[in-house]
Amino acid sequence: MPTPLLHSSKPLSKTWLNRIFSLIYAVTLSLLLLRHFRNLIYSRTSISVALFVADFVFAFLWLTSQCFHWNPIERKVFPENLKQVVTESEYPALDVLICTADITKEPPVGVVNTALSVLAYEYPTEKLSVYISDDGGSEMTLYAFMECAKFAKHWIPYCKKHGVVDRAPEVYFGNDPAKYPQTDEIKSMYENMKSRVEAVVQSGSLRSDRVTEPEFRDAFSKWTPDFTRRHHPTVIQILLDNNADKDVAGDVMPNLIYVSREKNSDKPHNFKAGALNVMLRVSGLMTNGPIVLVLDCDMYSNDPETPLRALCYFMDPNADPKLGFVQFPQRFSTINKNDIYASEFKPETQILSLGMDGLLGAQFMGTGGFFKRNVISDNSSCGVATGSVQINSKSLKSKGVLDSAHEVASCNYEDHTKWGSEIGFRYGTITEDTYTSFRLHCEGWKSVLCNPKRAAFLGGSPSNLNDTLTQIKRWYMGFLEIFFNKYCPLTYGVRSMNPLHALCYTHYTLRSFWSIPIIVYAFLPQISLINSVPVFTKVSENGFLLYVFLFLGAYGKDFLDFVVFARGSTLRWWNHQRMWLMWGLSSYPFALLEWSLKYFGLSTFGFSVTSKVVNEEQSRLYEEGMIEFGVESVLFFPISVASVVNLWSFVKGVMDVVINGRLDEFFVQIFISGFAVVNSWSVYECMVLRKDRGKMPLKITLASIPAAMLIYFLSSLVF
Ligand SMILES: O=c1ccn([C@@H]2O[C@H](COP(=O)(O)OP(=O)(O)O[C@H]3O[C@H](CO)[C@@H](O)[C@H](O)[C@H]3O)[C@@H](O)[C@H]2O)c(=O)[nH]1
Ligand SMILES: [Mn+2]
Repeated sequence: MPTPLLHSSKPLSKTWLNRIFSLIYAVTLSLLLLRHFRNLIYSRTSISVALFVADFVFAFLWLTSQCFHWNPIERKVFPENLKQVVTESEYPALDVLICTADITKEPPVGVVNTALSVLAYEYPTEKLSVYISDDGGSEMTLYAFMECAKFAKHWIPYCKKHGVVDRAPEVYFGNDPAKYPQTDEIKSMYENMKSRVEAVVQSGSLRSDRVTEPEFRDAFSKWTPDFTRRHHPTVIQILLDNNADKDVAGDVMPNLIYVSREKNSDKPHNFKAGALNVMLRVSGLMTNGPIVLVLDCDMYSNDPETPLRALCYFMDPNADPKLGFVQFPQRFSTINKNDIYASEFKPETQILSLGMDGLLGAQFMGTGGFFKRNVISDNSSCGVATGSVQINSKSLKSKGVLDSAHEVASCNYEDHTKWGSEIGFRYGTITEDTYTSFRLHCEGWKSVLCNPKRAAFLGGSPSNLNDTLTQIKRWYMGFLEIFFNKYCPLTYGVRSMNPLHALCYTHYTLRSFWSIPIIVYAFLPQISLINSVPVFTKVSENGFLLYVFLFLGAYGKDFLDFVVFARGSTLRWWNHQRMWLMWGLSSYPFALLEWSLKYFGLSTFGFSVTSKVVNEEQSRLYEEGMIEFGVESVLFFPISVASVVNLWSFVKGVMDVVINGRLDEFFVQIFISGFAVVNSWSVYECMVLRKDRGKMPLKITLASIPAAMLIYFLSSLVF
């Protein structure tokens, strides 16, 4: 009898369109570059050089991006067939690693919700372990998880008994659930736990009478007066033990373990990658699940059957032995209707990722990745004898296991080992997720993108402009660290794997260079227009059609991909391209700048954790879809200067046309300014009309007008 189908894949129907479009567009683009070369030879000016550089960068990034469109595929999984292929007793143990780092930006109640949602997975409980990594080193987090452990004993049987789908209690009770006899009781239990935790977090201290259990007192006693988040010993606490703890229905509980690795202020801790590697080792000693799921603290499970979907790939008798991980794309629950900050990352998570999936596999997205443990963590070579610690979980609390766990969580443990360079999540960049999957793909591992209709995980995303711009800046700084590294995707990558796949990584890691063309096109045609200098071909010349095709082609294809094929809304698409322009003026150039400063040893940067808290007015503005500037952020400055310059040049250009009738030679410049003005509309509103907290800070508005005038003054000296 043939094995029932566990998964399938097929090429997207638009593949032929992608390929034809790529070819035609490439030819047209070459024509443009040829024109540039001719100009450079026969009539070189600083303007023609700048435009050439801008178009060249555009062309390079466009070319590399076509690799995503060459062979996109879509997959389906059939978890309903799993039981016919493997019995439940054959399921591998699953270790879930959840990272948190900061109680103010990542409130412990939220982390507890994420943990509860996976503790209650539809998975054999005795094979499930959840590890919390607390890089914030906070006793509040430990306290929250003590409470979580108690509540879980009621929550898990409740969810399983009633087949609850939303297993993060906050989401469940927020959705007005069906009423069962225990619902009210469980709800008030949850509310009580939540308010106890919030009270402790808010008060900023843990009175010792809160903790009555003697075994927990030991753990809390580690928080001595000189314990700081940057300098402290390891704290490990087993909160739920598979072998000892039972839920209220008498069934076994999954393991729940709190780990705050040792920190030493003199020693680099490698941010999230460092945290994950400690967790790989600690979990390797304690439960050693062959499958490891990595989650960010805000990414709660939205579907209790998700592990079964992952198993459809891992347990397939015909599975590719090189399969390394299964990635569920990041999806978000907090995005407003028109996604004003493009936080959905639709192109990356829903379009481009399908293209990588058709080559060697999607990249790891930091959260929602199920890894084969032996692919990411080769325990034998680093002193952790996994084979020997055969985990019947009696040993979980044994002195031997706990001592070894403290040892592997200490900050000197990785010295002179291959952790971070050859094993585990890789160091050297703050965008550890992309880098780690790049290295795994280089080593020949493959991955799979699993994107079920109902999101497997849902998380939050920044809900104000500054946080978004900062997040993107951080990613793109990390990308530059990946590119300018020994294992550069363009040189090393192209030799080590499918070159198309390596070019996908090249594209991502060099994206911050988009800032060059975006800045050139945001200022140069405009300043020339203000100075009455034409810089593009006239409407009546042949070259004009080239520009029309290139502009409409790029925007049109992007629209088709986003709106027609990926079923996004037109407004979301528009907002996405607007954000792209904003990133191009702020996040990208600042990423380049800060990365250069670090590269030349002039400064350092860290992982600024994205805030998961929103205050009321902020969330009101976001709900209403109003852009929020508000804070005095240097990231806003170039955006605001560009808006002023474009308005100025647009008005000047239109007047020129009305008075002197020079539409033919100035059309392209006026069009670009007009396009920027339309895109800047909400910026003008924030500068002039709005009075709420989202308005542009007066300082920035006042600074951008003289800045625009200065640019004009300097340019008039050159022209
Ligand atoms: O020193 C650190 C810094 C961060 N984190 C955790 O890392 C996760 C991601 O941090 P967040 O600030 O939420 O990052 P995002 O801006 O959402 O980052 C995206 O990009 C990161 C790579 O830059 C990936 O690690 C994330 O998974 C991905 O969601 C969170 O759970 C943090 O608690 C740590 O554990 N230790
Ligand atoms: Mn996040």
